[in-house]
Amino acid sequence: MCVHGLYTPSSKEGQSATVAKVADDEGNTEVPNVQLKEKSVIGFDPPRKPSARHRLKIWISTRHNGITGRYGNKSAEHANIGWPDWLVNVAPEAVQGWQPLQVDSFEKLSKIGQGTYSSVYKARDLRTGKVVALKKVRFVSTDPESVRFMSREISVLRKLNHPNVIKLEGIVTSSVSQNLYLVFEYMEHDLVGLAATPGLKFTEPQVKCLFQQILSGLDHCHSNGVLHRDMKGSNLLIDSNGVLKIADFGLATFYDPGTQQPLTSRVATLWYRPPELLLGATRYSVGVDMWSTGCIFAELLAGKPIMPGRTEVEQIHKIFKLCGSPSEEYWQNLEVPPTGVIKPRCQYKRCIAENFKDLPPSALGLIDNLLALEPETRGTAALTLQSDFFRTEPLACSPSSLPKCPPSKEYDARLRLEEARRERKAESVRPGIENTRKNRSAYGPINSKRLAHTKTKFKKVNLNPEDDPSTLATQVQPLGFDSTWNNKGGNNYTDNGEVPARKYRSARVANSIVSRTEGGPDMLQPESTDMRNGMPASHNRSTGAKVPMVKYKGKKSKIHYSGLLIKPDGNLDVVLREHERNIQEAVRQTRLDKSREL
Ligand SMILES: Nc1ncnc2c1ncn2[C@@H]1O[C@H](COP(=O)(O)OP(=O)(O)OP(=O)(O)O)[C@@H](O)[C@H]1O
Repeated sequence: MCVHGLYTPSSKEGQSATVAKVADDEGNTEVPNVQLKEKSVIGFDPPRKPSARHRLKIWISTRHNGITGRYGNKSAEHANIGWPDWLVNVAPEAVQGWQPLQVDSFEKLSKIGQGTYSSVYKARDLRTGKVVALKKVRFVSTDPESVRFMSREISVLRKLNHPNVIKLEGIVTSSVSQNLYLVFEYMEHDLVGLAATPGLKFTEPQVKCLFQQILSGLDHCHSNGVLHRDMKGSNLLIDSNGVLKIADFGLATFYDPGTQQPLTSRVATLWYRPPELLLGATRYSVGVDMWSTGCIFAELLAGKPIMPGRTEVEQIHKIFKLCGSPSEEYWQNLEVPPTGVIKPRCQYKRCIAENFKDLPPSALGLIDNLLALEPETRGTAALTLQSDFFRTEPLACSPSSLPKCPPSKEYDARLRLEEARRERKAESVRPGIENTRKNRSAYGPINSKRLAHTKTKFKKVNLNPEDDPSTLATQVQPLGFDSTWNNKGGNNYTDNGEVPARKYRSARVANSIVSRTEGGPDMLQPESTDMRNGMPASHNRSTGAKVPMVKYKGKKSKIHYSGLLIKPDGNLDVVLREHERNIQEAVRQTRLDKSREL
């Protein structure tokens, strides 16, 4: 009998270890009649301090049933089954019962995704030949909060097991590694990429098929006490058989509907964030995912995002414009007092029916339900699956009859846009060609989408005239976090007390805040900090910014440098450096022109 425990060369005799696995002499891991308790005690034979070079026999006995496991002449170093200390010391439960996979048993094929906290690669498992996705997660291994945050994704994924939820197949790391890769089944598409396929428009049966799968996966999450909190098209992956799986549980959390523990409101990507989170709620439930799902559903039918706000202020304004201004009762029931809330000056009428008048009534009814301002009236995933929409002809098609397209990801679309941008830029540096607004608009929705993940360091934010923040009462203050907010006893909570809100904000959320702050919507935001790596947000994420237009006129050529373009993937420092270079180049060009004239 051997007992694999999560102990390391630095383990001391008499210490407790978490037992990961028991195997009999043939290596069978299912050993009958063995019930291991979580902790067991480490001992060495002969008793002494373990050293990496010393050959020691190690024994482990569980405290409760005294089962012992012996390793023949193995060193303590080998006895460690390979998890790094920074992981097992902080979150042993995340890897309990698993063994790490070796990085050299995978061959990286190509990069297929870039998230806020990760890079995703297509790879081949050399042992099985199977193509998988390797998600390299970004975190700081020396920062326990960062490790704990990252390992929550693993714990959540391991709890879930459903055809419409992405399956975590393993973890690649080693006892000496600072990196960690999550191994997933490989999925060809994500919903954003698929929907952007030229010429593709989903039919009603196809929308039903996709939406049914989303709801089934979500129902599984919710009934297992998991809130996803970042439902959006790029987190819905689709394989070559049309099977959709909910992915990216980086912001997910366990929740208990009975206790309603306080959770952070800094979750969900801006366009899909429900009003209660924008208004700072910390006690929420499945309603947050139902709202996001409603936005995705309407987007599938409308063919474009329905509320693409660029700032939290703009987002809540768009919500009220579509869903109607909240009642007085709504404001009164808010967790956070109304003084901390932006109220629209004018009363908006709910206009979902007019906005989506071309949709079938059963779809309209669903959107109306899911986009209810009151979270309790949005229903559940299970209830929504029972709705008329799925029972009305035409019925959902089967996943296998979804359109067959070449692999498509939001990442691919972004690469294509970037390529186009590079080409345009090459064009525009030629004298006489202006870098115009028209050029800029080519970033289209991707650019705006990245903005949903970004924050700006700059003061002014140009909103659409129709979304002018001056139409919002400014008696109020921020939505979400900032220093005053927290000082007022507002949204200071963290998930399960794990992550201090000020220190480890969700980047996806922190970054989305552009204009909300102490002095009203136009002030600077404090630098946000990345939840997983503890660095300022702008260090490793895309940062969108606009600065005033700078014009440099030479006599012969007229060059306009139109301030910073909002870059889909640029980090602010890079953007600023590039901008600086452009200015210097323009100055140099002007001097050159002048000297030629003399
Ligand atoms: N199993 C998979 N198969 C294929 N592609 C995947 C897989 N998992 C993730 N991807 C791709 O990588 C992208 C980023 O992955 P993921 O969303 O999990 O990372 P993230 O860092 O949490 O991202 P984000 O900041 O966008 O939420 C996805 O949008 C998807 O295109």
